[in-house]
Amino acid sequence: MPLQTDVDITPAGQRPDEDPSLAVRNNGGTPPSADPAPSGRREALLVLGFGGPEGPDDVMPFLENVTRGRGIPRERLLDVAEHYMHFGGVSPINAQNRALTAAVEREFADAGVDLPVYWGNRNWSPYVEHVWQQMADDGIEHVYVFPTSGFASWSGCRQYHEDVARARSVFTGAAPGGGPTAEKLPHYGDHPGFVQANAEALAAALASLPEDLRDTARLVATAHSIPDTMAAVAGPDGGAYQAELLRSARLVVDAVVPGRDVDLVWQSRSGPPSVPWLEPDVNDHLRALAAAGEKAVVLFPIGFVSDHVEVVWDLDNEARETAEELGMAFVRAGTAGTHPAFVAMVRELVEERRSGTPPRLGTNCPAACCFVRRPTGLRRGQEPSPA
Ligand SMILES: CC1=C(CCC(=O)O)c2cc3nc(cc4[nH]c(cc5[nH]c(cc1n2)c(C)c5CCC(=O)O)c(CCC(=O)O)c4C)C(CCC(=O)O)=C3C
Ligand SMILES: [Fe+2]
Repeated sequence: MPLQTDVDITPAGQRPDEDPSLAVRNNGGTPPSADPAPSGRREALLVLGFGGPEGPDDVMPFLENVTRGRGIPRERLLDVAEHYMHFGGVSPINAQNRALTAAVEREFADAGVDLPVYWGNRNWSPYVEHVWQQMADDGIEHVYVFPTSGFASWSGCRQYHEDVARARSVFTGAAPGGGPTAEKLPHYGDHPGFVQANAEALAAALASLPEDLRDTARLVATAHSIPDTMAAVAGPDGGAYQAELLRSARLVVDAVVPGRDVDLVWQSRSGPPSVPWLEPDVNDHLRALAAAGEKAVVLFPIGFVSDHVEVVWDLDNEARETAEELGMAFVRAGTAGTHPAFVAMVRELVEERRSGTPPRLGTNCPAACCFVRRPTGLRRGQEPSPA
C-alpha cells in the first residue's frame, strides 16, 4: 500500500469560520489567539500524560477510568488487564513521562527558559486535577499544556482539552477568574524534532537487520486504531488523524530512505466487533505482506511517543509473534521518548507560543472539532462521559 505524501493540514489559526467564543469554551478559557506572554505573568509547562497503573491493584480501576462511558466490552478489559499483568501490573508510561518531564526541565535550564515544569495525567495519579490545584497554590497564572499525543482526533487531542477544562472548572466555578488559564500546544507529528527522533530510531532499526534484508524490508508505521466515526470527524475538516499520521510517517521515512514505500496500519483495536474501526490491523497486514512474498518488516509506532504497554505488548509480543509464525524478519523501532531533538521540540513549541506565533492545529480547537456524538457502541441516550 504505497501512501500519498501531499497531505494538506489546515492550521486552526487560519480557519475562516472559527468561532472564537466556541474556542474559548472548548479549551477551557484560552483566548483563541493568545497574545505574547505579558511580562510578569507567572507561567508553567504541564506535561499531560495518559497515565498508567503502578501495580496489580491499580489495573482494573485504571481501565475503568479510561473506558468510562465508552461502551468497551468487559471481556476486552479483562484481556487488556492481562497485558498489564505481564509487567507486574505496572505500565512503564509514568516512569517515561517523569523522565520526559525531567529532560524538559534540563532543556529549559540549559536554554535559559525560566518556566517551571509539572507533570499530570488524564487517567491515573497524579491526576491533572490535583496538579492544577498544585499549580494554583504555587501562584501559576498561565499553563502551556504539552500532551504526550501529537495528532488529531477525540482520543488524541480533544480528550486532552476536555481533561484540562475539567481540572479548571473547579476554579472557574468557585472564584471568578480563579486558577491558571490554559493553552494547549499544537499537534507536532510533522515537527522536525519529532521527525528526527523517529527517523534516527527507524535508521537504527533498519541497520539492525541482516544486510541482505535492509534494502527490501517493508517499512510499516503503526498508530492506535480508532472507530471510523471518530476518524471521520478528526480535525476541523475530518480525516485529520490519518492525514497527519500519514504525513508524519512519510517525513520520517524520507529522512532515512527518501521515497521508499511506507504503509500506515493500525494496532490495539478495542470496542465491540460490530463497530467498525480503522483497518487493516497490523497483524492482518503482516499476513498480507508474507502472502505477497515479503521477507522482512520494520515496524515504527509513529502514533505514540514512548514505549508504553501498547508498544511493548501489542507490538513486541503480539505482532512479533505473528511475524515469527510467518517466517518474516521483524524489528520494531523505538519511539521519541527523551530523544534530545524531541525534548528540544517541546521548548520550541513553548517559545513559539510565547512569541505570539499564530496558533497551529490543536492549539485552540473549535468546539465542533473532533467531537464524537455517539462513540464506540454507546446505546442511544447514553452521553459520552467527559472523564
Ligand atoms: C488514539 C489513541 C492513542 C494515541 C494518543 C495518546 O497517546 O493519547 C491512545 C494511547 C494510549 N492508549 C492507552 C491505553 C488504553 N487505551 C484504551 C482504549 C482506547 N484507546 C483509544 C485510542 C488511543 N489510545 C481508543 C479509541 C480506545 C477505546 C476507548 C475510547 O473510545 O476512548 C484502553 C482501554 C482498553 C482497551 O480497550 O484497549 C487502554 C488501557 C495508553 C497507555 C498505555 C500504557 O498504560 O502503557 C496510551 C498511551
Ligand atoms: Fe488508547
